[in-house]
Amino acid sequence: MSLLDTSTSTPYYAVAIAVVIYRLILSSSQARRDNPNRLPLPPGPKGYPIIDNLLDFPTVRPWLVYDEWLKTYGDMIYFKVLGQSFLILGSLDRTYDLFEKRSSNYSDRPRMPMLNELCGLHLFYTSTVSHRRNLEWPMQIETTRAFLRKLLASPEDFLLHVRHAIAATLLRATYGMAIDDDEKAKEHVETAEIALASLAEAGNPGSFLVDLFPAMKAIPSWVPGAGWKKKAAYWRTVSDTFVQKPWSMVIEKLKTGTAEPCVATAMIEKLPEDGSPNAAEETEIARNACAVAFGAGSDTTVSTVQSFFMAMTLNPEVQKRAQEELDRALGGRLPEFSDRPNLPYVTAVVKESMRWQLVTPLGENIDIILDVRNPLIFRLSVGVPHKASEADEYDGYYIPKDTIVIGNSWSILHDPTIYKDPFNYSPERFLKDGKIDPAVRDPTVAFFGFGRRICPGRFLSQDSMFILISSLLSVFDIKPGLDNEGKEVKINPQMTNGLMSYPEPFKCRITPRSTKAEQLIHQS
Ligand code: HEM
Repeated sequence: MSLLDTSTSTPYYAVAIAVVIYRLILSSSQARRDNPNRLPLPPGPKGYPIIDNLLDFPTVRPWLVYDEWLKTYGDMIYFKVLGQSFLILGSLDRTYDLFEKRSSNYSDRPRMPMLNELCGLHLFYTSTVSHRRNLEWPMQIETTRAFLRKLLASPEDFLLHVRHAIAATLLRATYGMAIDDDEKAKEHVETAEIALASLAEAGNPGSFLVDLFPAMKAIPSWVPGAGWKKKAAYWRTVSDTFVQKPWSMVIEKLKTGTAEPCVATAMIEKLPEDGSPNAAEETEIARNACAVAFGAGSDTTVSTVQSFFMAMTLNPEVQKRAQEELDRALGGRLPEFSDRPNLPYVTAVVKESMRWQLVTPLGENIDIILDVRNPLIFRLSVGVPHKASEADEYDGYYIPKDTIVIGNSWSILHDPTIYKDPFNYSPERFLKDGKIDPAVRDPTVAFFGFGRRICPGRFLSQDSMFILISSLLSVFDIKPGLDNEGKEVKINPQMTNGLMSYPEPFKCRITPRSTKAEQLIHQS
């Protein structure tokens, strides 16, 4: 056990309390300096001295608790936990005001030295990858057809097949790798899994004292108790491999003229000449941007497709309407991207699958883990939130520097004044006279985050969802699974707690719609 690795140490309490008191003094002197007009803080629950709102901080599905608080305090709430300020924005107007109009101040991320500087996982925070609207990569059709064939062979493994299809799409889009016949692609997926697991641990502020005292970075790893430095060194090796290997492979393939056109080749072609002033930095950014696509894009898209499966088991009439539309528009073939304008109902199913149960309900997530046996053991875990770079005055309120600012996407997409009966799964809400109604709020206004930090993979993942969902419904029926007596199980649409939210495990039955559908899959 080490004093320095707070994830395991007991003397940590003393250090943690000292840090909290230090931050308290610092923040009150900063507030005096930064708030000359003595503006009040935005409304929110009152806290206690030193611990602030630690006891109120929601640990289970926090987006629902914030939604309740927002009903009490208005569309913006402010609170503090152990000196750290949080501002939750509960309406589109608020997110627009801060993340768009004042984006230069509200687009920062927390420093997190353990994650970013020691483990080199800063790639998750430096993304410039931007997938153009409706790029409609031909490989998405290929990976989807392969997915249908796998589903036909072993429908009970549907979740595994969804994961595989999304990973295949991301690897092809980014590095031109084919997951099924490329050993390197399989290796990359394994490395990515370790890198993502280390991200979860290293990115947990409060787990490592170096996040509170960045100067500790200089402690050599041979110092007793500095086991966390060895951990960081191992994670750095993994993240280097994760970032470097596939990138080098693309460069080699470009030299031999065998590279598939992909995001990496497009970026490499635009890099400045070797030796020019920005060459090293631009190369690092491009390399990181490619690596981040896999990390940020896989689980998020998988969870949304899972929500779609859950919605289909619960809403057979929606499934039937979508299938009727597909049968009419396609006349017995599988869908292509060019069919999208003729498939408004399916397009509405994709939108409603995003809105109904959100994979990232807080756009970016915060989470406190409290050990009930000893309430002093806590971890404050922050996903990828926005941070106020400087103190600000907004709508008559003072917002302290370094406040973590979070758009509650869940509230924005479950606002009953915008979406009638927001808990119902109803694609019809997006339609008028058989067409997508542009007057209805599109879930993408909040589903993919906000402002300068908005998800750069949003177009690619919407394309993936459209082609997967339309292909699935054209050839398969999705029904609830059966219990031991052969009766359909009752599915409770519940999402998991945590940084990313998934549908709770549920049983579902996937069967080909007809022998003709089966033939279509075989021929595809
Ligand atoms: C259903 C699928 C997806 C959802 C729900 C989703 C959601 C999000 C959200 C909420 C953020 C934070 C935005 C903010 O801070 O305001 C984000 C960031 C990000 N996403 Fe996605 N995402 C998805 C798919 C993807 C895909 C497919 C890729 C890559 C190909 C991707 C790459 C990224 C990157 C690189 C960031 C960090 C952006 C930054 O820090 O500037 N995401 N995503």
